[in-house]
Amino acid sequence: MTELPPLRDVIRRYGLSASKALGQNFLFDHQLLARIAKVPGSLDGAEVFEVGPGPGGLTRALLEAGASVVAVERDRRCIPALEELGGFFPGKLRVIEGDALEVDAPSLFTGKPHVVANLPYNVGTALLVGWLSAGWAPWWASLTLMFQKEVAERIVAEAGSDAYGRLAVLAQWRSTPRIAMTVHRSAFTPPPKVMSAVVHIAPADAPEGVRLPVLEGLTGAAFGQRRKMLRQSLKGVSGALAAMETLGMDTSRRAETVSVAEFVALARVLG
Ligand SMILES: C[S@@+](CC[C@H](N)C(=O)[O-])C[C@H]1O[C@@H](n2cnc3c(N)ncnc32)[C@H](O)[C@@H]1O
Repeated sequence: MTELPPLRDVIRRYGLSASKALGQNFLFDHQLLARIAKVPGSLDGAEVFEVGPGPGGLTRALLEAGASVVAVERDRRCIPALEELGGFFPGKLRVIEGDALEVDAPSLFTGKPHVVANLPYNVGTALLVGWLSAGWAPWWASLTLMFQKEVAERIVAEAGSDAYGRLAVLAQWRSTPRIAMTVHRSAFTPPPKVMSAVVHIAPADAPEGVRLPVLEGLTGAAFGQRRKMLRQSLKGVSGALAAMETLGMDTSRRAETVSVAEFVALARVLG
């Protein structure tokens, strides 16, 4: 196999100047990219769904780790560069030009892929919420996603912290998220304004007898007025205050003191 051209050459040859509108902040550091590709565990022989490959820095690292990659990229300019990369890993890279928010990802795989993405944070959050809200067990084996550090902290937050809210409960009621690494803003070209972090999410068993719309009704109301006592904020959720009494929970508590397990228990009582 001839050697892969340096990424900066690829960018230059294909004219891939970073587009602000598409939230493009590229990673070039080979070691850093290899570390991100290790977050899901060994990828040797594994299927990976990569969202937003851009010029393909992370894609290379995933392929070098032995994965078969299906990559969805919205920016048409990147497609020829990704196809060139595919030539170095015959049969291992499928590139799809499209919007990841519209692609039917499960249909692209025979097994359960690991999902890996360095995306603009708003797209990443929308995809994450969709992937966590869909039927369970999920179609993916794990999620490894780059976020603004502040968003990553909201995903892994524990009760009692300022970052704790709806996103933490949604992420934690049936999966286990952790911050795998933080990434300094200077690692990106161009550097974004804020620091980033890679979150790893492993699916867990869904608690029995709990429906997501019920859980979300509770967290939406509770965190919608997070400084208010639950006896006030949950007034509009039918049966919620009676459920708190059944569980012996003090209704003068505030949303941020209620653990994920307690929200789950409340949702179970509500049925
Ligand atoms: C932050 S850049 C990261 C690029 C590359 N993965 C890297 O790490 O250097 C985000 C990439 O996601 C792409 N993108 C943005 N929105 C997208 C969407 N809705 N669907 C697919 N790709 C998208 C952008 O064009 C860009 O290439």
